[in-house]
This record gives sequence, C-alpha cells and structure tokens, in this order.
Amino acid sequence: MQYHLTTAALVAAATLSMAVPVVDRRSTFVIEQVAAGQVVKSGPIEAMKVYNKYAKVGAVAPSAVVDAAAAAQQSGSVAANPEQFDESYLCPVSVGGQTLNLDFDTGSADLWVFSTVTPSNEATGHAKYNPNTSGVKKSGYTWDISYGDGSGASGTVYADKVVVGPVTATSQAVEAATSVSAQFTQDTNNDGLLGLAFSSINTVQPVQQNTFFDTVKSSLANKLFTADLKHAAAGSYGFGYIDSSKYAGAITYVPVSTSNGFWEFTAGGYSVGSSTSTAGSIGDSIADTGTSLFYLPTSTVSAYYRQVSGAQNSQAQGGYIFPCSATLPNFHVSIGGATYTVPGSYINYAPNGDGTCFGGIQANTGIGFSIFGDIFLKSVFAVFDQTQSSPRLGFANQ
Ligand SMILES: O=C(c1ccc(-c2ccco2)nc1O)N(Cc1ccccn1)C1CC1
Repeated sequence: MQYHLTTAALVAAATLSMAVPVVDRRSTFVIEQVAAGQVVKSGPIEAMKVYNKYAKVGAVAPSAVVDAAAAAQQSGSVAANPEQFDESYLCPVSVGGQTLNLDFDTGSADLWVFSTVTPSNEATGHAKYNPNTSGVKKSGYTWDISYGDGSGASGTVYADKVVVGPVTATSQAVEAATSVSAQFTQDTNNDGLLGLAFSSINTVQPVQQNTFFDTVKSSLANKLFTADLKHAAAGSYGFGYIDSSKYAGAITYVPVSTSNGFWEFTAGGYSVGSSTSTAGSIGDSIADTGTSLFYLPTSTVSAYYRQVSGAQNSQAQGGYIFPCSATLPNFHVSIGGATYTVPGSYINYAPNGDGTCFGGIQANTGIGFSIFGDIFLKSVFAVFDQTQSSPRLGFANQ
C-alpha cells in the first residue's frame, strides 16, 4: 500500500525546500551542532516528524527539510565556574549582546541581572546589562523576589536576546534590577541569576514570564538540561542533549512534583561512612543548584555528625561545625533505588577562622523539605528532564 504524505506536510516540505537552500545532505538525522541567531519555530520539526513517521513505508525527507529541522533543534553547553568554597557556580551568558556571569538556579524562576538601572552604589564591581542597546521594555511589568537566605532583588522587565553557550532565546524576559540586597552587592563575581525552576513561580507582574529553559524548550533537540557541577573546578550545564562522557553507569530517573514550582522529588534512605545499615527515608526534597549546602532532616544530620569527633551544632555559627582537622565520613543516599555518595571531603564546606570548619550538611529546620544543593549536586551528574508527559529528575554517578 502506498502511503501519501498529507497535503499539509507536502506543502510544508515544498515551502521549506523553496525557502531553505539545499545544502549538504545529512545521512543520519542526528543533531550535533546548534543553531545560532533566529530560532525557526516548529514548522521544520513537524514536517520532519511526518517523514520520520512514514519512513517505514519509503518516505524520504528532502535535504532542505532535514537541514531546516536540524537548524531548528538547538543543543550545547556552557561552563559553570565555582566561586570560593563552591559557594555558587557562575556561567557566562550573553544578554542583549553583553556578557554577564550568572548563577544558574534550579530553585527559582527569574532571570534577573545587574543593570544600568541598578543604583550605582549597589552595582559597583558588577557587569551591568544596558537595556537601551537592544532591550524592549515591558512597561508596567515589575518583579520582586526573596530567597531563603534573606537576600532579594526587584526591578523592571525587558525582552531581549539571551545566549547560553550556543543556545539562543531570541526574546527572553530579562529582569533588570532597580534594587538588590547587600548579599548580592557584595558578591561582585555574580551579575545576576538565571532561574531554571518552573515558570509557575516566576515573580513578574502583571504577566508572569517564562524561564530561559521554557523559552527555548521547543527548539531544543531534547527537552532537557543537565548539571555537571564539580568540586573546586569548572563544570558545565548542558541544554538539549546528554553528554554520556560526563557520567559513569546508568542514569536513574525519579518522578518530579511541580506543585511548588521546584524540581521536587522523594529521596530514600541514607547511610554514613562504611555502615551498611541504611536508615530511614529522607523524603520530600528538591534539587537546587542555587543553594550551596545540603539541607537534610534533623535525624539524618545528627546521625551524620555523631560520626565526627568534636562536631557540635553551634548557635553562634548557625549550624554544625567541627575541628577542621576532623576526618569526615562519606554520606550515601538512595534515590529511585540507586545509591549516590557524597565524599566526606566535600562536607568540609569552609573554615570559620577559629580552627573550626562549617559543615556542608545542615538541618532543614524551618524549610519544610530537604534541599539537595551543590554539596550533593557536585557529587553526581543530574538531568532535569521534560521529555516525557511529566517532568522527571535523573541522577548518575560521575
Ligand atoms: O532560596 C530559595 C528560594 C528560591 C526562590 C524563591 C522564590 C520566591 C518567589 C519565587 O521564587 N524563594 C526561595 O526561598 N530556596 C532555597 C532555600 C534555602 C533555605 C531556606 C529556604 N529556601 C528555595 C528553593 C527552596
């Protein structure tokens, strides 16, 4: 039986074959390279899907359709450079043609930047986005965010081109700060945040805006991004593809609840050091690249520091501390049936200056869930995946 491509598909293909110059034919439809500049919407991708659907009965896509579809599927990566003590990781991003170093944060959903509209005494030492060069003001739109550590920022909104690695959002909501808290002013390496949580918690009013990932998602070869953070070394974030050289063994996936706007999942049992007994379940957790430490239930945290001689929960320092000379046991956690290990050395976060050091594992008291922050994430390869009907998180050992 001879299948006929639908008229629409033939028209689409014909149109594209006229519109797109025929270049070299791709033998296999594997997307390696990425598109720059204008991102073509889903026309070529839909046309390509038709050819793929009927390939089994002999349909062959014209090279123009293959090329246009390929050009419409972006993927690529950007370096994630650690600040001192791995407090946060900063990535170079082009915002309206200006390079700023942004903190990619899977725990929030606003892309906000220091700018020429930030009071100069609050912006000293920071790279600033100048919206006048190419930004389109979304007049009347404002934003205001507060973070768990008490920091925060607020301002106005523009639409502009944002490029992360080779992945381009031609019109992304860029939130220019007109006010930032002291914590942000003081960290002169940090020129703003790029939120990668769900857009449902974006703070722009009166019209909520999309994250960078949601803006480019439909143009990515695969609707996912990855985090490959490292201890005291440059790692990377990838968009649209999984680099299998960045992890060992299999990626284990777990379901994600989006009801709070976070990459929220259920973590399983844990064990400390060489002990084989896996204790109780950690439970409700989020994966948050924007949080430095690893916040866990009080029972888990006291079980861990019971194995650290000299450890104490210091009111003065605001958490568990121990002698910097202490040997810290590894921390193992089970997620989706697979076990991941945070090396003890990663749990010595930073010196307090008095011979004691501050722990990378701390209690989640008052937060309401556990936070798998950078102390955990730099121990694994993480996949933030929206390729399925519902979002999921994938983890692999590095
Ligand atoms: O910092 C935040 C955080 C991020 C985004 C928002 C927010 C407000 C409005 C939209 O997003 N609010 C936060 O608070 N942490 C980490 C954290 C650490 C410690 C205590 C509480 N939390 C959110 C991811 C959990």
